[in-house]
Amino acid sequence: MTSVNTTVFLTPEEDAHVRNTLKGRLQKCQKLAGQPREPGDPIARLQQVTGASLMADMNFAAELGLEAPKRQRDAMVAFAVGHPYPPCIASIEDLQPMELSELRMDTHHRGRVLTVRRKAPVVQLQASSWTVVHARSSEETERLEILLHKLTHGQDILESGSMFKIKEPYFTLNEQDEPTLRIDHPSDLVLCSNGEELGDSKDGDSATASTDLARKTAKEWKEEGNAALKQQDLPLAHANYTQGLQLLTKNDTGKEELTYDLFRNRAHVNLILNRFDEAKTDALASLTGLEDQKAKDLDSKAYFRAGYAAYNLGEFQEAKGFFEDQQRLMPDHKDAAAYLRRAELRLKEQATAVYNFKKIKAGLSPGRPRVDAASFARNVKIGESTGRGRGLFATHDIGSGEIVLCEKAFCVVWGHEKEALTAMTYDGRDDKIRVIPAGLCRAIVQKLLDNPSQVEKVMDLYGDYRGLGKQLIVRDSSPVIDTFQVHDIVSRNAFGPGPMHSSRREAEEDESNASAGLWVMAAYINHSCIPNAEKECVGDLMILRATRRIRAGEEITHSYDASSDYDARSAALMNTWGFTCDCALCVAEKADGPGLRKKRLQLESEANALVERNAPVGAKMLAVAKGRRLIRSINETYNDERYKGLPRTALDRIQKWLAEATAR
Ligand SMILES: C[S@@+](CC[C@H](N)C(=O)[O-])C[C@H]1O[C@@H](n2cnc3c(N)ncnc32)[C@H](O)[C@@H]1O
Repeated sequence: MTSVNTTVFLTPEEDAHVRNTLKGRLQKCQKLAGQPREPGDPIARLQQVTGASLMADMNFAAELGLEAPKRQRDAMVAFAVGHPYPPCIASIEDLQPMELSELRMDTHHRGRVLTVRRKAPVVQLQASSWTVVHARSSEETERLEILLHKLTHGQDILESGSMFKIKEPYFTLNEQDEPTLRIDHPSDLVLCSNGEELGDSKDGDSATASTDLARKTAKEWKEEGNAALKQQDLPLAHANYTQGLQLLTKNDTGKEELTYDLFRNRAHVNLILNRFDEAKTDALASLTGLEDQKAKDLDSKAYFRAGYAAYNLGEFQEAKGFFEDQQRLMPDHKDAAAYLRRAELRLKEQATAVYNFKKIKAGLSPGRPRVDAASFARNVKIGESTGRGRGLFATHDIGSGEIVLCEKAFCVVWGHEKEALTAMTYDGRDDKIRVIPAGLCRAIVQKLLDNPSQVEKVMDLYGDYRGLGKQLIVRDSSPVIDTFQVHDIVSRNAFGPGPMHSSRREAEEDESNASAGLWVMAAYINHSCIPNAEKECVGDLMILRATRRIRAGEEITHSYDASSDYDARSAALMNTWGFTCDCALCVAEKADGPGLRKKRLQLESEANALVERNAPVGAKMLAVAKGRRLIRSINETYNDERYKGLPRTALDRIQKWLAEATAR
């Protein structure tokens, strides 16, 4: 496993280009801030979006297929970060309506809401989608762009409707210097569910257009939901069932058969959409508790759906309970019986750290990189680590080689997956250009939007920008997720899962399509250059083992960067993780001074070259003699007093080689 590499090597020309473009935009925005909007040419704007949409469609057709398209660095998406702003936390009804004509440049229109109608196709790009909208009371148009996070219920939100409310609109310049209504936080854009706002709902292109509640009965909504489900139109099925339920709630018809059906069917759609929180509550709300056979069959289905949702949320005890309830009602349901056994196995893993790693590894493939396993975290707890924020501590003695923590990832995006996206960022806070796993940020935001019960644990992780803090806020039926906060959390907590297996696709992984993941518990582990634990990954399961005996109460550490080059390591720790390591090894290496460090590094690279050129078994006498000489010379660069009790890392490889070369 590796630290996510955020360092990008650019030529001075490339560096200047990225810097000028991204930093230049920020400077232009600052100059324009507060100035009135210039309306622009609506016809030219429409022509631009239509042309761009055709181009994007053509590119999309070329990219169809399993693998994420390989991106050249010069085609890598680049954007500026470091000017975070929070999402709107007011409800629509508490915001004052505004018009396009009132927009001011580079301004967050706090306390306001803008209602717009989509007037053009949606252009879908790698890291954004955009369209042209017009206002309620005039034919004036403006560009609307969603950055990075654009999905709702598995569909691009701009595609899924025609009328939107933009909460506290942010009007600014995009990376091409075009004035744009920019959406960074998904909850700032609300899809209107009926035609009221703009006076009509004729175009019928949306999942929710013409959803005039009163015109249909709840039964009709259910039937339309079933039809949409049959057509695999999940967002529409979800919307239809929701409309039916809203109608029943509005009319206060009480719990009747139809209500149960709508909840049970919506639970099914939610499971397919990976929306496990709502799937679970829907399934439980659909339980009739009646004793006739038909009701029992339906309740058995509901328990299975609740169990499946709980299982996927990692709530294995709860899942077990639901599968047991299901089995009581319908004992010959084979899938539920199998899931009951799986839940029991997961509980055993959670309690004992006994995993069948052989079976887990055998089940991995590029199409199935995620493992079915539970996390084992009984050996550790979160605590305060002086000077390092929070850390992870041993709850009792752990023997060398024992599992300290075994954690299933909250989210991993592998380089070969379609969701993978590596982007280049210019951070205004420290004037640095980095690469970040933008696909991972996007996947995490989506998972949180779909499963708000997970928000708190992710948003509590360390990040420079604290945004809204960790608490879950729900407004206008959507969890409010601060995407800048997620970006900063990913920057300081993500790791690369390392190769899942040796396949061609992984060999092709490079800085532009690196795999990355987030492990919530492991994210509390601080770095040490002389760590007491070592991590490896099997699929998305991170296994952390003790490299020596760890006493109860001792802090667990692993190495974020294991380079033996002090200067490179220190630079990487500062660049990616934002700290200066003060472990005993760093203190000693710093005291050596640059001259001695350089000499040792040269000797180490000579030793490494020897190891690479000569296999240890059957190594020639001459090579062995040279190896011994190098070990002596490297040892001379270590001051015995200064390095008392510390590892001499420059000797690691050559000493191992010599031991093998001279073994009888
Ligand atoms: C993955 S998080 C570790 C948990 C974090 N300490 C917390 O409070 O949540 C990484 C961050 O912890 C801090 N950190 C980790 N190791 C450190 C060390 N050896 N010295 C100082 N800060 C460290 C840095 O701020 C780093 O960006």
